[in-house]
Amino acid sequence: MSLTTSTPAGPARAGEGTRSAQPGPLLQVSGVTLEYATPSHVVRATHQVSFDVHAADRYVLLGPSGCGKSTLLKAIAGFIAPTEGEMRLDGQRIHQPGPDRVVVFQEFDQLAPWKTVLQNVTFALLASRRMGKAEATERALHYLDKVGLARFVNAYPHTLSGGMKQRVAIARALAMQPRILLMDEPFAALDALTRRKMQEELLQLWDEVRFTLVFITHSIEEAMVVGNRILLLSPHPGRVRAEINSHQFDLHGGGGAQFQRTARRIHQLLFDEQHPQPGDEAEQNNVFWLRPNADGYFNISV
Ligand SMILES: Nc1ncnc2c1ncn2[C@@H]1O[C@H](COP(=O)(O)OP(=O)(O)OP(=O)(O)O)[C@@H](O)[C@H]1O
Repeated sequence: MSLTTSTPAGPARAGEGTRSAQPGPLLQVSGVTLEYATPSHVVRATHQVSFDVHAADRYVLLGPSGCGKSTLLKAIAGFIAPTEGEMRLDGQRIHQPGPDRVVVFQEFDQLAPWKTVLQNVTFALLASRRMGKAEATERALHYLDKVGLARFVNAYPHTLSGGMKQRVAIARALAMQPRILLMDEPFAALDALTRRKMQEELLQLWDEVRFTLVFITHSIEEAMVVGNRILLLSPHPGRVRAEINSHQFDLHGGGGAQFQRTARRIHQLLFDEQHPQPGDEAEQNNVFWLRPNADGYFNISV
């Protein structure tokens, strides 16, 4: 599928948030429990988590360390099967990895060090056997240009900065034109200035390409800036606490009163014992709680 297809999420960030005119979700996560079996016991990473991701969403999973964010991403990627519940992409049950879901990780060593920047990107395209070398090269150059690395196509990874390596990983992922781009704390290992620049670039890229993004972060501020919706997960094992609309925030709103209020509210929700009740305030802050569903937890909002 082309990433340049127009999407139902609306043309501008400021205009997002209306769900009524949209078709069904691209990704449906329904009551998903994820566990690891160790030799001595079973570790439950998430408990009955549900959420929907629509085409062109920038959907953020936010929660404390150990709440199962990475495990959820691995399950969406098809590496882990739920012990309860199911995940569907375009209505099809996810049961294995596929080129329709590509992951960008935090680590800088996700590139093959013996390949040039260009070869790193074309390799994934050629391995998927979807195109020949000429087309793969053309597409790789297109996305490397989009992430500002046109001058570095013949460089080797060890000659690049951390931010540049992440740009290569993002270009490689986008070149695959996945249905969903999965990012697991992609900027966490970068210094603060580079991280901010990468957030800005990611949003610019999204403006151009309108890919669908599922993005993991520990940072409340990063979640608010990158995401149009944020799923808040409780501490281990991760359960859904709330879902928040954050499309109204951008990189320039960090110092604003509304941004700060919402950040504080998210912090309370993540770390306070007292959970919100249906009908609580917060609507003034454009934070919308969901009513508990039949299972008693806060499910999908908006
Ligand atoms: N391979 C594994 N075997 C056993 N337990 C695991 C394994 N991987 C993760 N876990 C456990 O599952 C839980 C969720 O881990 P996960 O890495 O998904 O959390 P996270 O929210 O991504 O954390 P962080 O933000 O620190 O990366 C944790 O309790 C973790 O210890």
